[in-house]
Amino acid sequence: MTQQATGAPPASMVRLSGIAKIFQSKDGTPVAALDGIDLDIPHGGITAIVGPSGAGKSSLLRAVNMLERPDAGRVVVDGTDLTMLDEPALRRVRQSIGMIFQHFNLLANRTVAGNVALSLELAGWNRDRIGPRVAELLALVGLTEKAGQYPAALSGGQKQRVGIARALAPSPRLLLCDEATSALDPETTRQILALIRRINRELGLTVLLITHEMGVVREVADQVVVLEAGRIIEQGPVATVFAHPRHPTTRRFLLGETGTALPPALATRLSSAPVQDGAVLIRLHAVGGLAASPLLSDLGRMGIGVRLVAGRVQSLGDQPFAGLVAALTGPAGGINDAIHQLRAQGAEIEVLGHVATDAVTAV
Ligand SMILES: Nc1ncnc2c1ncn2[C@@H]1O[C@H](COP(=O)(O)OP(=O)(O)OP(=O)(O)O)[C@@H](O)[C@H]1O
Repeated sequence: MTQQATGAPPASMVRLSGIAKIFQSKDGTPVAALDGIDLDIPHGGITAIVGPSGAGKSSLLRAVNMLERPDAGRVVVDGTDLTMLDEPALRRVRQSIGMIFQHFNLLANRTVAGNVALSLELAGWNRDRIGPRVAELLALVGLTEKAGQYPAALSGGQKQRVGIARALAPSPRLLLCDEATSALDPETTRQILALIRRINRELGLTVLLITHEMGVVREVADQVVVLEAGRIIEQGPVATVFAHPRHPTTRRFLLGETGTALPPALATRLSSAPVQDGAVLIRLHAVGGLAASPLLSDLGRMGIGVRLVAGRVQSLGDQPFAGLVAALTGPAGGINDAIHQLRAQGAEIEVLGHVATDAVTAV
């Protein structure tokens, strides 16, 4: 891709400014799929765009390679303003932006090697160079043995490996992943995410992926962008957004992944007013050293009773990440002091409300 006239390397791999996209719905009312998106995707990292259905994730991804031309705004990829290019120039630039898809989009009548070769043939590569390049890519994704097979004979994970090899064939610097693991089972998902991460690290490829699963974000991404109704509602390093989600939609999205959804039996008995001899329910998130520290025994030393209600400890990148819901009992002042102390140590604490202790015991 061409650099800007200054010769200085562009600050971001992707810079979106003021992107808007409006569709007409079936009844003729306009739908703002993207509503003023400003976003910088740094070089060399993995950025995940997450959000509920209809948030605008696909529209955003398709704006980056201009498969869907925005109605307003600028799309700058690796220093080139794509909104200024005509279709032939755009087609050339798209060869340096790889893309993989939820349903793989392989050609059924071409072999694995033939599918990977296709983008090179279209790019006008000499036949002598295509064979070795395809072999190199199939080795990279672990499919050398399958070169002569047709897609129908492959598992979902193998098909996505072919998709990845095909996307990487022209040596792109940016890889777009459109719900690339949504059609795969959990174990295959983990393998494909590990492959994407390896490619990102080994080839220095910038990855931009969309997903509706926080688990995918946790496993693979460095940065996360949360979209809702065509707008960015939250963004930052994955560890920060997981440990300190600011927007209610982000919090809601994280509940399932962090294992901190409140059991229904407790949710129905939650009160905003203190309950006589009751417990205070808190949701706690802690990352890194704090998650590995004896947080709960600290509470015990302060004379606070702790009963765990829900939670999970898992890895976030190379750090431990703990999410839990706990019922605290003891004098009100002592509970407040304990919460204050945990927050001072860096824990994110949400006070959910008060419940009778028998409700906690019944969970
Ligand atoms: N071609 C289209 N015509 C009309 N409306 C569209 C079109 N494409 C998208 N939309 C609308 O734009 C909004 C954003 O859609 P988009 O597919 O970008 O969201 P998404 O976050 O990717 O959703 P999902 O997770 O369900 O795929 C939705 O309200 C959708 O109905």
